[in-house]
Amino acid sequence: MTGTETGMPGIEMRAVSFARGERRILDDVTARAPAGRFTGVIGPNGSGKSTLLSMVMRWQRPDAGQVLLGGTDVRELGRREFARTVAELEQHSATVLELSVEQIVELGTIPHAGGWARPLGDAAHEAHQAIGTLGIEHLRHRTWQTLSGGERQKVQMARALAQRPKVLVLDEPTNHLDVAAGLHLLQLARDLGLTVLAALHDLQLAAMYCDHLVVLDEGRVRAQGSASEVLTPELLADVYGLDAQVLRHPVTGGPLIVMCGVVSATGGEK
Ligand SMILES: Nc1ncnc2c1ncn2[C@@H]1O[C@H](COP(=O)(O)OP(=O)(O)OP(=O)(O)O)[C@@H](O)[C@H]1O
Repeated sequence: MTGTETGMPGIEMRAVSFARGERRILDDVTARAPAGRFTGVIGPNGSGKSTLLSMVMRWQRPDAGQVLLGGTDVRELGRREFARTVAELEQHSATVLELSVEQIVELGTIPHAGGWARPLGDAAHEAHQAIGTLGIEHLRHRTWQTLSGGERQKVQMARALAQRPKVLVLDEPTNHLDVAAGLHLLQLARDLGLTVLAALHDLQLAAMYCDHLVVLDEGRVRAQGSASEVLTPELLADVYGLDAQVLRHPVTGGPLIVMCGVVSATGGEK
């Protein structure tokens, strides 16, 4: 696996297809997440976003095509190398174990644990730092089962950061989070300078934080490029069935999406 000038590996999906029974879930998807940048995958419910992320995470294997990380097929990377490189925030994470927040975050350091180069004692330090970054010190001794949805999301993000990854794969990372917490998490993910690949539902957040967007619709790539290139009223109508205007954001200069309603309840004309 090779990095780039940023030291972070980029992600490339080459003609990835995946089907279950008669259903084509991903159809010849060619897309990229540039090294050291924040890439958003957007698209309606069921368009294939989580499935695409699961190919990057090696939870599922494409029927055809390849997913490359820094130019190497993800399936060729050793387990430890992969775990040291890529951290994930899942859409529905759960644990049945009675672990404290501190212990869960420490689990993130496992891929780096042991050996002379990095004694185990560092785990507590890494976890402490990640907990501080997410502002969840007050939850340190709580168990997973007692946490709210948003608190769990922050704990999982802290665990991912404790892993010290080069690549972050985030499946609906703002799920359960209040507006400010959602903004904080995306800002944090962007400011880390890692390669970030995130499935997002909130189009305005995608417009604000993503350097690059990939639009999926029924398992196919409908558009990719910068938020300004991709988020046009025509695309929003066609892919989401949205009646929306796209203005210039007075502060960021990027797209400001003004929702006016839906043009159809089932999406645009296909
Ligand atoms: N193992 C499976 N067997 C059959 N169908 C599946 C399987 N996994 C996913 N699907 C279907 O594939 C489609 C894409 O699912 P996926 O979860 O990737 O979509 P998504 O874009 O992440 O959706 P959402 O926004 O609702 O989370 C859905 O219609 C889903 O029902």
